Amino acid sequence: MTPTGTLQVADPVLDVRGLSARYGHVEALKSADISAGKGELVAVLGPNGAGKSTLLRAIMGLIPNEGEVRFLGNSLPRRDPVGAATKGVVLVPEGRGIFGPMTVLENLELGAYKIGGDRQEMERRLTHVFELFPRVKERLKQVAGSMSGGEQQMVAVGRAMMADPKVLLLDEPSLGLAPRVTGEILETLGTLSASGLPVVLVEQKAPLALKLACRAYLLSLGRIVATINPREVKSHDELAQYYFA
Ligand SMILES: Nc1ncnc2c1ncn2[C@@H]1O[C@H](COP(=O)(O)OP(=O)(O)OP(=O)(O)O)[C@@H](O)[C@H]1O
Repeated sequence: MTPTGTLQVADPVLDVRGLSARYGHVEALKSADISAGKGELVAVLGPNGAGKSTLLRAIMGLIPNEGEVRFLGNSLPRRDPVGAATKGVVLVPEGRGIFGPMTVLENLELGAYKIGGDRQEMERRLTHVFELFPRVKERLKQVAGSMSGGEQQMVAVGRAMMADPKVLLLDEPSLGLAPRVTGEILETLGTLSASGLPVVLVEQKAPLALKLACRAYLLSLGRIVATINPREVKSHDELAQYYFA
C-alpha cells in the first residue's frame, strides 16, 4: 500500500468549496473545501462528532447545505441525492445500509438498478465485484443479514461498485471490524483508486487511512483544520494535537 498523487489537484473530479451544514442550531460543517482527482484516495479524519459524516451527507445533498459541490466541472444541485448518485457520486454509508433480508446477489443487483434489464452489463459489473471481493461470489444466495460484519461491508462496497461510480464516498468502512478484514477492505479501496476511481474515505483509524491516502483532511468541530501529506507525518502523535485541541 503506497500513497499516490499530490497535495494539489489540477483537474479534480470532485471539488467541494465552502460547504456548510447545520442541524438546527448545531453548525456541524463550516465552509469545508476538499477535492479528489482521478486515481486519488483522500482521507477525512477527525474525532467523534467532528463532522465527517455530515461532510459526506452534505456532498450527497442528503441534508440542507450551503456552498458548492462541483463534480466533473459542474455544480451538483444542493438537495438531489438520487440525481448525484445517478451521475456517479456514490456513498457507502456508515452502518453499510445493506438489505438484511435480501440475498447477497439481490443486494448487488439493486446497486445497478439504473441499467434495467441489460443482463450483459449486469454480468460485467458482477464480475468486477467478484474480482474485488472473491468471498462475495461464494455467498451470492446467502441472506445478506446473516453474513459477518466484514462480509456485509464487502457487499456494501460491492453494491456501490455495481452503480459504476465516478467517485466513491465511504463513511467509516472499518467500523466494528477486525483488523484483518479491515486491512482487506482498505486494500481493495487502494486498488480501486489506483485504477483511477477517486475515493473519499472517512475514517477514525488515522494510521490505517494515512497508509493509503495521498492527502488527508483533518476535521475538528466542523472545520478542516489541516490538510496533510501522509508522507510527511512522522508519527501519529503529530496528529494528536488536532484530535485533542
Ligand atoms: N441528525 C442530527 N441532529 C442533530 N445533530 C446532529 C445530527 N447528526 C449529527 N449531529 C451533530 O453534528 C455534529 C457532527 O456529527 P457527525 O456525525 O458529522 O460527526 P462525525 O465526525 O461523523 O462523528 P463520528 O465519527 O462519531 O461518526 C455532532 O456534534 C453531532 O452531534
